[in-house]
Amino acid sequence: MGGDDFHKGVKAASRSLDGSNLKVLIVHTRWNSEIVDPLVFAAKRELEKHGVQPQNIIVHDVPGAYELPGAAMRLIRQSQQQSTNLVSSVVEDLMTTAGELSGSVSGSTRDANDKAQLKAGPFDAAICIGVLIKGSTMHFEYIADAVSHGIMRVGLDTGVPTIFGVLTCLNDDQAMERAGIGRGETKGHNHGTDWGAAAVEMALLQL
Ligand SMILES: Nc1c(NC[C@H](O)[C@H](O)[C@H](O)CO)[nH]c(=O)[nH]c1=O
Ligand SMILES: CC(=O)[C@@H](O)COP(=O)(O)O
Repeated sequence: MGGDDFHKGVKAASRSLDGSNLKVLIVHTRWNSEIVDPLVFAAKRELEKHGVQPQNIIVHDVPGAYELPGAAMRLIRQSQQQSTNLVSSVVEDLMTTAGELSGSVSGSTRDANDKAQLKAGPFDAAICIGVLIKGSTMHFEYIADAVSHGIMRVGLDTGVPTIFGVLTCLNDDQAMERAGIGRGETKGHNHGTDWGAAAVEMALLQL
C-alpha cells in the first residue's frame, strides 16, 4: 500500500463479539471536528452493532489530541475508584443488614440488594479519537509521538483496553478518506468502525 491508497479496514475477528454487558468510554477531540464527528459516529454505531447498550457508551470531548491520554486516564481511574467505593458501601450495608437480621428483619436488605444491582462498574474499554493534520512546523510530530505513547500507557497502566483512534495525516484529504468522507470518487473507509470492533474484542479477551 503506497501513495494515497488507504487501508480498507481490519479483518473481522473469528469469534462472535457479544458486547451486551460492556461499558465503553469514548474520548474525542473538538479539533478537526468535521472529521472527528463521523469517526465517533461510526465507532458508536459499531459498538451498538456488537450489542453494547447506548446508555453504556459514555462520551467525553477534549480540546485536542494532546489532551486525550490524560482525560482517558482520569476518567478510567474515576470509574475504577467509584466501583471500589460502591462495592465497599454495598458490603457495609449487607454486613449491617446481616447484623439487623440476626435480631430482627430489616428493609435495608432490599436496599442493599438494589445497590448491588446498581453497581456502576469500571469501563471495560476506551477509545481515544482525534485527527492530527500536519502543518508547517514540527508541532505535528511532537504531538503525534506524545499522544501515541500516552494512549498506549493508559491501556497498560489501567488494564483497560484503550484503542488508538487518532488519525495522523499529512493533509485534509488523507484524513477525510479515513473518516469515510473523502472528496474523490470513493469516500474511503471510516476507521471508526475498526476502533469500535477492536474495543469490544479487546474488552472480551480472556483465557
Ligand atoms: N494541530 C492539532 C492539534 N493541536 C492542539 C493540541 O492537540 C493541544 O490541544 C494543544 O497543544 C493544547 O494542549 N490538536 C489536534 O487534535 N489536531 C491537530 O491537528
Ligand atoms: C498538528 C498540529 O499541531 C498542526 O496542525 C499545527 O500546524 P503548524 O505546524 O503549522 O503550527
